[in-house]
Amino acid sequence: MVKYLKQDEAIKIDELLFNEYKFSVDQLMELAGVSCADAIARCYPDRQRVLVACGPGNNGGDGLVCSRHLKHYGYLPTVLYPKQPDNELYKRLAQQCKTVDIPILTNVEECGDVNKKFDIIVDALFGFSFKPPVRPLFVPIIDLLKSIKLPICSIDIPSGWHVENGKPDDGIQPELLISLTAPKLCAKSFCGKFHYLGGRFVPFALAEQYELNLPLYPGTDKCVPLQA
Ligand SMILES: NC(=O)C1=CN([C@@H]2O[C@H](COP(=O)(O)OP(=O)(O)OC[C@H]3O[C@@H](n4cnc5c(N)ncnc54)[C@H](O)[C@@H]3O)[C@@H](O)[C@H]2O)[C@H](O)CC1
Ligand SMILES: [K+]
Repeated sequence: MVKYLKQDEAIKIDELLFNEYKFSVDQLMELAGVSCADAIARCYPDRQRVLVACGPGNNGGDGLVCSRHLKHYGYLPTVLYPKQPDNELYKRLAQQCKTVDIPILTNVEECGDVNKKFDIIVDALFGFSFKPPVRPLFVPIIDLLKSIKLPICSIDIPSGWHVENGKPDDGIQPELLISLTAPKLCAKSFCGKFHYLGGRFVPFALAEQYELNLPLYPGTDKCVPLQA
């Protein structure tokens, strides 16, 4: 069975990918983000209007990349990006979204009646570096995700969940979870419809070193369904 990672293992593997295996963050984020877009397109071929909630770290960066690819696939993404860090990479990713006419909103009120205006929500708020509790700026978005009737697609971690202990009592309930590199321990309490693995970039030696037991990606697919 595929290995479920602790938070410190996920962070260590991330560091090794950059320092030992010489990837740049742009490279991995592009591959992570496109794999998320592929999983979403596969699970929701007919849900065009997508609200993508992006956080301030790399999970949010994955969300920006995913939005751009969804747009190329014919979807209509809108990005909700309340905290835009003063960082060259994130600025470029946001600009790339604007260039393909993806609206970028900064607060939840601008989204209007989300149940009516969108068909699905992508949760790219927090990934494996999340430390509870959710800070005040993001509470209204997490509350929106909790109250919404639309399917939620979470990138890597359902936002607000503890990376290892999983869903808090009143946590969000994604329908699709796309784990990146390898699932984190919290994914054991995921009970939505679809669980995919994405991020087809793990060097074989690294997968072996951490005994990740990754499933085989079929053909040239960038994502693979995981067994429940
Ligand atoms: N190795 C891989 O598989 C890759 C994964 N990617 C994605 O990167 C994230 C992890 O990114 P990181 O920048 O380390 O952290 P996060 O995005 O999880 O969040 C950090 C960000 O959030 C803030 N924050 C933390 N806790 C809270 C809180 N309680 N309330 C509010 N804000 C919080 C923190 O200050 C930071 O600003 C991984 O999950 C993947 O999605 C890469 O894209 C590619 C390689
Ligand atoms: K997330």
